[in-house]
Parts: sequence; C-alpha cells; structure tokens
Amino acid sequence: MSDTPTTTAPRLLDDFSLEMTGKDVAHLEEARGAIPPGTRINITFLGNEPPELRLSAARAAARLGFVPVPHLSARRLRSRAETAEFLAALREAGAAEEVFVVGGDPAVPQGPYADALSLLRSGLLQEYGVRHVGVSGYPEGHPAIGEPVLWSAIEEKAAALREQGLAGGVITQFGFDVEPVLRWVEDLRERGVDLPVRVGVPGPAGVRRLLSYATRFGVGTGAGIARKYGFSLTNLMGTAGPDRFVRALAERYDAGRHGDLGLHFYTFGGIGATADWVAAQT
Ligand SMILES: NC(=O)C1=CN([C@@H]2O[C@H](COP(=O)(O)OP(=O)(O)OC[C@H]3O[C@@H](n4cnc5c(N)ncnc54)[C@H](O)[C@@H]3O)[C@@H](O)[C@H]2O)C=CC1
Ligand SMILES: Nc1nc(=O)c2c([nH]1)NC[C@@H]1CN(c3ccc(C(=O)N[C@@H](CCC(=O)O)C(=O)O)cc3)CN21
Repeated sequence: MSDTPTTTAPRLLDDFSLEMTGKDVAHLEEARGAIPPGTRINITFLGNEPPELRLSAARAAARLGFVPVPHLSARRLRSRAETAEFLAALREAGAAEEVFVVGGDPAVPQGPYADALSLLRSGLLQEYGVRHVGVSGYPEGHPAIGEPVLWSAIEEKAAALREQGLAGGVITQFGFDVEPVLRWVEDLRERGVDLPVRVGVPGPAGVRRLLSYATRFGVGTGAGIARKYGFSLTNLMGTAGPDRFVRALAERYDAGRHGDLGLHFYTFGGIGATADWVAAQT
C-alpha cells in the first residue's frame, strides 16, 4: 500500500527498539517519560566497558519498565565461566530473557566463541533463562567478512535458533539508504529465513558523529546516499535525523514480500533525542 504511507509509518514505529551503552543510564532516566513502557532497550557490548556498567544499564532498563536486551559479543568472551557469570548476573537483574548475540570486532577471538553461532550452540543461553535471541544482519555487507560467509552465518543462526527452541529476530547494521535494506530483506526471505527483522538506523545526531561511526563500522555514506538521507557531507556542523529514511521505508514496505519489519535505533549517545523524535512522529 505504497499510496498510504502515513498509515504505514506508525506501524513500523509501533514497537521500535533503542540501543544504548552502559554510559547512557542517566540519559535513559531523563528520557524515560518519552519512551513507551515495554520498549526493548538494547545494551551495546563495548570492549571498553566493564560488565558492571552493562549490568547497571540492564538493571536500569528493567527498573524503568522497559525490556532490556543485553548484547553478548562472542569473540570478546574470554571463557565459558565468564559468560556464565555475566548471564547469571543478567538473570538476577531480570534481564536475561532477551539477548542479542553478535560476533565481536576483535580480529582474533579472545576465548572459546569465534562467532555468534558457537555461543548459540553452547547451550549456555537457555541455562540462564534466555528465550529470545537477536542476531545481526548486514544489508551493505561487512568490511571484514565476505558476502557468502555472512549469508551462511545468518542461515545457520536461524537454523540453530530453531534447533535450540529459541525465538529470534534480526537487527540490521545501521545504514542511511533504504534500498539495499529492502533488497537484502527480499534475499533473506528467498533464502527461507522468516525471522522478524528490525531495520537499524541512527537516531537524530550530529553529522560529524554519524560520519565518524559510519567510517568506524564500514557503513557507506556516499554523496548520493547522504542527499537521500538528508545531510550534506560538507556541512559537518549540522544534525540529521532518520525522517526520510523512515518515510521511504514505510512507503516501500510490503509485508507480503518483506515479512515482519520493525525499526531499531542506534542512539549514539542521544537516547533522549531519539525518543523525542519517535514521539513526534505519531
Ligand atoms: N551489527 C551490530 O550492531 C554489531 C556488529 N558487530 C560486528 O559485526 C561482525 C560480525 O558479527 P556477526 O554478524 O554476529 O557475525 P557472526 O558471529 O555470525 O560470524 C559470521 C562469520 O564472520 C566471522 N567473523 C565474525 N566476527 C569477525 C571479525 N571481527 N573479523 C573477522 N571475521 C569475523 C565468523 O568467524 C563467522 O565466520 C563482528 O565484527 C561484530 O563485532 C559488533 C557489534 C554490533
Ligand atoms: N561492526 C560493528 N561493531 C560495533 O561495535 C557496532 C556496530 N558494528 N554497529 C553499531 C553498534 C553500536 N555501537 C556503538 C559503539 C560505541 C558507542 C559509543 O561509544 N557511544 C559513546 C557516546 C556517544 C559518543 O560520544 O559518540 C559512549 O561513550 O558510550 C555507541 C554505540 C557499536 N556497534
């Protein structure tokens, strides 16, 4: 129904998720009133944040009435015992039901899990009460991982989730261009993966910051993409929000072809700005 974008857009935003780091707890507290109760709040697993900081973020999200979705970065986990300890603490915090499992940026795994799949297959997650696992998707590829590897990884993870009796979903790497996202989702569906997909996009933020994260994670920002998204590569002082991106996604989203789609906002230090932006859309 591409001729009724205004009725489709709120649907995509009905059950959005937000991503924060351990350092954003005060921002979450400030923004709480602008975020619908029960919203999923993902907690990034940064290498430079100690587990206690991530745990305090998970606790804060639960205490404020949201659903914490802590991330586990497989390659950063140094042992099965360390992983079990983190999961036990999450369970204690009421934050273990939903997690997001990602490979992890270290070029060499720091412990027994070389990828998300090995953690999924370890049996540990269920032991600590995990019921729903998010995995990542890369509509524009990944700078260090080839396309065929990415495709087999996501197919194997979807199969492993089924085998392990875990519910799941996909969250895509943030991007600035809707076209590759929808093409990728169609490809995913043709490969038989029917997991719900949350399309990752940055919340409103300064252009300089967006570009620096994009560079850091190998996300494309060509001049054409920038224009479509609504920022200029030469005006680094400006800010840019996902207005056009979300509008374009809503216009082109066809549930018959794309299955279950939602939105995931990478807030990059601005959870309040993102919450306000979403609230202003409805
Ligand atoms: N999308 C996101 O929000 C985030 C993505 N990442 C990064 O994305 C990458 C892939 O994660 P997943 O999609 O979960 O992959 P995965 O764990 O499912 O692995 C897929 C394949 O790529 C290989 N691989 C994984 N990480 C790698 C790395 N850092 N360098 C070289 N090869 C690697 C694995 O051995 C496996 O063959 C990782 O580098 C991860 O840190 C990290 C944090 C958040
Ligand atoms: N390949 C890959 N690796 C990642 O680690 C990664 C992705 N992709 N995609 C996006 C998510 C979100 N990520 C991040 C990483 C760092 C901050 C961060 O450092 N935030 C600052 C505040 C904002 C700022 O000052 O820029 C912080 O201090 O927490 C946030 C999200 C990491 N993520």
